[in-house]
Amino acid sequence: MESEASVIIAGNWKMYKTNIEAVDFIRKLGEKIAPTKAQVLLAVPFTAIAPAAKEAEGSLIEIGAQNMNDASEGAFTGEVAAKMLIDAGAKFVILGHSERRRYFNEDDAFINRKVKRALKEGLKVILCVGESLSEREAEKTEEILQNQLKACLDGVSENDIKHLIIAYEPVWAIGTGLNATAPVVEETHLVIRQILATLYSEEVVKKVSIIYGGSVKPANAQAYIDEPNIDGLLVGGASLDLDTFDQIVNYQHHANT
Ligand SMILES: O=C[C@H](O)COP(=O)(O)O
Repeated sequence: MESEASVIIAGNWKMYKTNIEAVDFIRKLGEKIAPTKAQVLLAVPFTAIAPAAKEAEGSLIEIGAQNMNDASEGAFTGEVAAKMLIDAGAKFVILGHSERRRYFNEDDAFINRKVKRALKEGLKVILCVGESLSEREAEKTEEILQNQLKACLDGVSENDIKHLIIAYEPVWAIGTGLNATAPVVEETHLVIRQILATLYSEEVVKKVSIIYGGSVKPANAQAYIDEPNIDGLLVGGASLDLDTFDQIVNYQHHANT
């Protein structure tokens, strides 16, 4: 792993789990992963952030959000601001997820404004990028990643990029069971690092964590982590079940103890 940070295992619960379910999961997961050196992040629904963050206090789990608005505050019915997430106990936010791009028409310019707002207010950011199946088949992956990264990181300084994790999530691998193989992901992460190197100094780029998301399961998790440029995982469906997620986190337990 090029990055100096420990391996990141992030769960994205999407629109699942009530507060009682969230708190129960975090209490049990905290007990299971006590000796791990992995960074364990959980992006929970807005409604569960406060109770989840309270339950996670003193554990190795960091709680975050799955989205936010780019404005500091204002008349935006139904939206949530970065400072509200921080107030509730969130330490990070996922931005640019393909489900936000696809179902809520979020474009790179909007995502860029959110990235800058989140970093300004003090939230770490997991910025998602990735190509569709037709784009990969047309050999446009590099072009798509370049466009997304350049646009989403426009105006993000060398200092701020340190508080950002890139999540490579090929759209065709999300929730489909069709995970991208570890060698394909490794190769793509190298491409992402090369693109970042056109925007930031080599020293900083080496330290940016690039994680993979898309149909990660206990059976395939280790292969990704073993690659030098895959610094962690963003896990959707498999983060919802305690035993399944623990198996993914627990690989790091064995690797680091
Ligand atoms: O944020 C997580 C990704 O969308 C991956 O979801 P998945 O593991 O269910 O494919």
